[in-house]
Amino acid sequence: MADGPGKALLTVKRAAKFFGNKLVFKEISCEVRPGEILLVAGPNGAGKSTLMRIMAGLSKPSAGEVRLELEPEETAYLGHATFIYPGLTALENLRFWASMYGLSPDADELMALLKRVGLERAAEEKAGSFSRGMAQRLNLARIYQAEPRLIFLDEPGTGLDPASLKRLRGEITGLRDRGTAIVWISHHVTEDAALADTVLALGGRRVEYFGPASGFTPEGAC
Ligand SMILES: Nc1ncnc2c1ncn2[C@@H]1O[C@H](COP(=O)(O)OP(=O)(O)OP(=O)(O)O)[C@@H](O)[C@H]1O
Repeated sequence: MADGPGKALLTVKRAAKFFGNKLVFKEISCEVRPGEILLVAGPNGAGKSTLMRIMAGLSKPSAGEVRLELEPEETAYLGHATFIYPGLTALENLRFWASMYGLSPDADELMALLKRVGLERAAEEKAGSFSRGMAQRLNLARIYQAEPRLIFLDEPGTGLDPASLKRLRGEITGLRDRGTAIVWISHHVTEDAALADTVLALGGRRVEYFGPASGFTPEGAC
C-alpha cells in the first residue's frame, strides 16, 4: 500500500485565520494519522470550530497550508447543524443518507446502527419529534454509517445525557482502535483528553498546548 498506516491523513502547516483584520489564530501546525485522536480544546471563541472547518476543507486559511490526503467521501464532518429530515423517521433518515453514500444497507444493518446510538426504540418515530440529544445521536449514526477514514467532530457530546456520552466515548475509541482518525472538539477536557492521543489547546490567538495527551494538564482549559 502506498500510504502506510503511519502516514498523516491531514497536515496543517503554520495556519492562520483572520476575519477582516481580526486575528483568530496563527502559527498552527499539526498532523493527524490513521488510528489517532486529536482533541482540540480551548475556551469559547478560541477558534476551535474555525480551525476544524479549515481542516475539513470547508474554509480556507488566511495563511499557511492544509493538506488532506483523502477524497471528500472518505471524511465526515459533524458540526453544530444536524442534517436531519424532520418528516422522515429515524430509519428513513438513515436509509436516505445511505443512498447519498452509495450504500444499500438492509433493515438489520440499519437497526444495528440505531442500536449503536441507543435509538432502536425510536426507529419508526419521525425525527422532527426528537429532542436535541436524540437528533444528535441520529446525526452520529449518520457519521458511523459512512465509515469514513477521518472524522471531524465538533462538540459531538452536545445535548447528550450521561449514558449517551459514555456510549459516544466508547464509539470514538472503538473507531480509533479500528484505524479511523478523529479530530474532536470537546469542552469535557478532563475526561476526553484521557482518551485522546494528542491535544491541541487554543487560547488567546495562540496555541497553549500541542503534544501528547499524556502531557496535557487541563487546568484552565475548558
Ligand atoms: N464567519 C465569521 N465571521 C467573522 N467572525 C467569525 C466567523 N466565524 C467565527 N468568527 C469569530 O472567530 C472567533 C472564533 O470562533 P469559533 O467559532 O471558531 O470559536 P470556538 O472556539 O469554536 O468557540 P465555541 O467554544 O464557542 O464553539 C470568534 O471570535 C468568532 O466570533
